[in-house]
Amino acid sequence: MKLAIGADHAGFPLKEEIRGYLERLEHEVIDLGAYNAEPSDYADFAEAVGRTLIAGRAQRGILVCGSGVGVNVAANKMPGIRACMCHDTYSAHQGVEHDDMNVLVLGARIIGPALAFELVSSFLNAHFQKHEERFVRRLNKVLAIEARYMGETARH
Ligand SMILES: O=C[C@H](O)[C@H](O)[C@H](O)COP(=O)(O)O
Repeated sequence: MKLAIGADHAGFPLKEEIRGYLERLEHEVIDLGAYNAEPSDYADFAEAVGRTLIAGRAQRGILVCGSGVGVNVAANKMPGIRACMCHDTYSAHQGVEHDDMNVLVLGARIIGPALAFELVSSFLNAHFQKHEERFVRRLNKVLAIEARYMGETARH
């Protein structure tokens, strides 16, 4: 599978471990940084991964920051991106099967490489169950919300 991966400085060490894991499994990996642990901003990497999926250059993405929250929030601002932080294997595959999640988000300050590899494996081996009418109906409602509120913003 063609995969886009990205992380800020806090996610960098785990992203490196994940890249190695994916390459051992012979996936095609587009590594969008960070390329070192110098302080950086999670939004830049979330956007880079999202842009790569939107352009069709990768089928799925993996994003890592310290908690997972920042990249999760940022990636979901982009149309067509369905990113979710999953630190349990059930959500990592069910999120794809039921919700067509296309970006797996991990928190490098929360989990270690062994669990991360299991989560990535669950995510990559799962497929959206498009023959299930209820999942398609719900996804279409999500896409309709995205289209309805494009360009608007919540006030504090
Ligand atoms: O949600 C945000 C992420 O967890 C960041 O990785 C985190 O805020 C980075 O923290 P710091 O700049 O203190 O290393």
